[in-house]
Amino acid sequence: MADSAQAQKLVYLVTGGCGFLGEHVVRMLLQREPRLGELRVFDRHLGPWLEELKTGPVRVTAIQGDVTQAHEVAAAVAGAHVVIHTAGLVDVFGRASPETIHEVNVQGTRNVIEACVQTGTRFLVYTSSMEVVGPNTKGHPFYRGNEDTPYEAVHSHPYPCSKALAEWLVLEANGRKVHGGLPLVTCALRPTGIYGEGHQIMRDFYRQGLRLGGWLFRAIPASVEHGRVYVGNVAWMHVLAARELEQRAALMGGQVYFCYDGSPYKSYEDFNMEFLGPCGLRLVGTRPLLPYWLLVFLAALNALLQWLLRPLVLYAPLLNPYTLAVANTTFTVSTDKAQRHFGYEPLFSWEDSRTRTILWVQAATGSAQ
Ligand SMILES: NC(=O)C1=CN([C@@H]2O[C@H](COP(=O)(O)OP(=O)(O)OC[C@H]3O[C@@H](n4cnc5c(N)ncnc54)[C@H](O)[C@@H]3O)[C@@H](O)[C@H]2O)C=CC1
Ligand SMILES: C[C@H](CCCC(C)(C)O)[C@H]1CC[C@H]2[C@@H]3[C@H](O)CC4=CC(=O)CC[C@]4(C)[C@H]3CC[C@]12C
Repeated sequence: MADSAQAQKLVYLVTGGCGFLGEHVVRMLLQREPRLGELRVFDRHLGPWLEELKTGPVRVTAIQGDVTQAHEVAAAVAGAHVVIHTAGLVDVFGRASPETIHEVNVQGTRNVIEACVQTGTRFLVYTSSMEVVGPNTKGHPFYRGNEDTPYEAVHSHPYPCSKALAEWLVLEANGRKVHGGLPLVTCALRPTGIYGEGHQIMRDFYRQGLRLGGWLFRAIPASVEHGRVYVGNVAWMHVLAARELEQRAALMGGQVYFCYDGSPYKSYEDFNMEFLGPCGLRLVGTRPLLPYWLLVFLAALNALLQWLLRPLVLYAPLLNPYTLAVANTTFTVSTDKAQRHFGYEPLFSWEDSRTRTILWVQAATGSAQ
């Protein structure tokens, strides 16, 4: 094989490249992918930060476009060697309609696959989600599970339904002949709850805590563990997977990988306190302050209010029956599949991930106060 100096320069396309995860993938590619010749960043909303990247040695092309528009996707994909498809509508709060979620997450993914097939792009990495597996509607725990752990995946919410269908499309497309006759190679990465710089829900919790005089109130038992992964490590896993797909096509093609790192297993709230604590917030209570039945009632009330108010105003609080079920069900992964298949090791230690996130919360909210 040619050494890296002689190696062919590659064109990468990142859909959703201006989102929380997408921005980290874009920056990671620029820092850590030596074969990168051109980086196309495709998003419905382009971030101003892209401008600063255009002065670097790699050509960065910003493309404003919509994954639901097949012709826009095809134009962006044409000539790309690798597509990292992170664009998606992440909505578990009822802000968007189920139809819109389906359109973006499923039809958008279909458009990406068809564009690869039509234009001859062979390598596709899809950002799936742990939500494809669970937690399920029955609240069954998934404790330190891996990609082969049996689990009854039952979905009713539009977001996990759409991610599951999109993931299936991506995996099923593995091996399809693309323009030119060579096979498409695909894989899907399933992050657990991502945290890190740019995590909007973390910022929302911080602001809520400030409004309440520096206090947050425990709603979920500390014993319920929730899988979390640092955004830098998720980005790194995408970069590695994309890099290795060609050489390890037979092994990786059509495979799913949980996205994991060394972040500790904790409840959603206790985990957030790892960052919000050093920013001055306190979590009140060693046990939930409200009985669970009352939370269920409030979540149902929120859902009802959302439905009643929809013609007048968008009411989309954090607490609804779905988010309560997710937050209240243990779902943690323990796997080494990505390590075995393509040599993934977390790039950032837990200490590093924690420090970076704390600094971001402090900076982001300092300017917002
Ligand atoms: N945030 C999390 O904890 C997790 C996220 N994921 C997945 O990771 C991916 C990225 O999620 P986040 O960065 O958290 O979300 P995000 O909302 O910050 O980023 C998504 C990006 O996709 C873009 N986008 C949305 N609709 C589009 C469309 N029609 N056409 C083109 N671009 C469009 C948005 O403008 C945004 O920049 C998603 O596919 C999501 O399902 C998976 C597991 C966990
Ligand atoms: C917002 C939830 C926490 C609020 C609980 C309350 C109201 C009792 O305090 C979040 C708890 C778990 C989160 C989800 C989880 O991390 C998995 C996800 C994966 C994705 O692919 C998208 C995001 C999310 C669904 C994430 C969303 C917020 C939570 C429901």
